[in-house]
Formats: sequence, structure tokens, C-alpha cells
Amino acid sequence: MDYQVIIPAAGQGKRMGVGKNKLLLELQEQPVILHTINVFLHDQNCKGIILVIQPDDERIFKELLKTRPMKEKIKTVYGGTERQFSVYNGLQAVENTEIVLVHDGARPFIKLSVIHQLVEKAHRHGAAIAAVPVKDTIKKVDQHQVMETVERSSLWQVQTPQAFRFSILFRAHQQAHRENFLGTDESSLVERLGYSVNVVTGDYDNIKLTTPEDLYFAEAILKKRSVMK
Ligand SMILES: Nc1ccn([C@@H]2O[C@H](COP(=O)(O)OP(=O)(O)OP(=O)(O)O)[C@@H](O)[C@H]2O)c(=O)n1
Ligand SMILES: C[C@](O)(CO)[C@H](O)COP(=O)(O)O
Repeated sequence: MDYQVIIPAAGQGKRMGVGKNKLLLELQEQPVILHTINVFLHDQNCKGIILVIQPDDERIFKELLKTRPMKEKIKTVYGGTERQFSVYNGLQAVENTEIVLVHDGARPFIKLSVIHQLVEKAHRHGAAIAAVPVKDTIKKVDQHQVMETVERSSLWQVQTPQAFRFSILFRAHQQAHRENFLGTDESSLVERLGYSVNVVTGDYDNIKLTTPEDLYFAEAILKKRSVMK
């Protein structure tokens, strides 16, 4: 089943602390953002990629994409000050698709099998997200004091991709915009409209590169993959 994907890549990478967009850092001699985009470029079911960038990064992203095969699938738009605003800008550039995915540029290890399950679930149910069960014990803490140990059997760590019928996600973003609601993922906007969201079991390798130690994990994942090839 065909789909289009919005890839938000307009963040500042403040928690990575490298003084530039972390998606331009290299993993095995290739910028993080290319690892992410390549997955979708090579997927025949992906009919369009909306890459959301900061104006300051435009020149460098254009240069990176110049030699990519099938680069005509990529449309570039500018992002906003928050991830949600970047995705909203991306949504406005999507044309003619039943299913739209949102996938963080900062998650370069997404697998095609998960993408395809999400697309099918979104087609059938309207909304689907990738997530993995929480592995640690979770506690609520206030000022370094434990308030509560949370029952974890129903807790899942949510990732991207998140897949939706375009009409649902667009409406959810419009409503969030009108009501000044800011969520940390797309699903939270859709949940507010009363839709149920399907959960596809993702992959613990699908990490988001957020803080410096994530780069070590990323190198380890790439190494494991090259050994398994
Ligand atoms: N205004 C923003 C903020 C984030 N993102 C993108 O959303 C994804 C997930 O965000 P996060 O990991 O929080 O990235 P940053 O915002 O760059 O990180 P930080 O919060 O540490 O500055 C990243 O691919 C990032 O580029 C975006 O497109 N526009
Ligand atoms: C959407 C997301 O990847 C789900 O885990 C995440 O919430 C985005 O990251 P942020 O750091 O909250 O912007």
C-alpha cells in the first residue's frame, strides 16, 4: 500500500550539544539524516518524502541530497519553532495520499517491516504508532523523592513512525493549532479527537538520537547490522 512520509529535521539538537543540527553528524561516514531518508527513498511504496528543515540548513541539505537516486521523491519545506509546528508545515505540503507517516529524522534505524505494518494498520483503523514495552521499573518522582511506583505492564515507550489517514491527522493538527495544544507526538493530537490508535510492536533498535551517549548506541547498532549482512 502506498504512503507519503513527513520527516521533521528542523530541530536544533540542543540536548546533543554539538552546536549544530545533530542530523548532520556522521555515522559510518554518512550524515544521520541520510541514513533515515535512504530507508524511504528505497521503499517503492513510499511515493513522497516531505523533508522539514530549518532555513539555515537549506544549502547543506540540498548539497547532501543532490546525488541521491530518486531524489525527485523529496520535497523540502521549512520547519517551525516546535516539532509539532514543523510537522504541521509538512502536512500542508502533502498532496494526494490516503496514508501519511511522520518519522523523526533523528531515528535512522527504522525497519521497513515496521513501516509496512503501520501503513496497513492506518489503512484499516485510521491511526497506528510504533512502540515498545517499557523495560525499566518506572517511578513518579518529585524533588528527588519517590511519589509512586507505576504499574508498568501497560506502559509502552512510543516511537515514530506514526501513521494516519491523512484527513484524520490534518484535522487533529488544525484542532491542536486552534486550541493551542502542544503534544510531543502526533498520536496525542489524534487521541484528543477521540480516535483509537493502534499500536504496532516496534524495535528497540529504533532509538532517537537525543543525547551524546546515543551516538555510541548508534555505532553499535550499525556494527551489528554490518556483521549480520
Ligand atoms: N522545531 C523542531 C524540533 C524538532 N524537529 C525534529 O523532530 C525530531 C525529534 O526531535 P528531537 O529529537 O527533540 O530533536 P531536536 O529538537 O533537534 O532536539 P533538542 O530538543 O535536544 O533541541 C528531530 O528529527 C528534529 O529535527 C523539527 O523538525 N522541528
Ligand atoms: C515523537 C517522539 O519521537 C516519540 O517518542 C518524541 O516524542 C519526539 O521527541 P521530543 O524530544 O519529545 O521532541
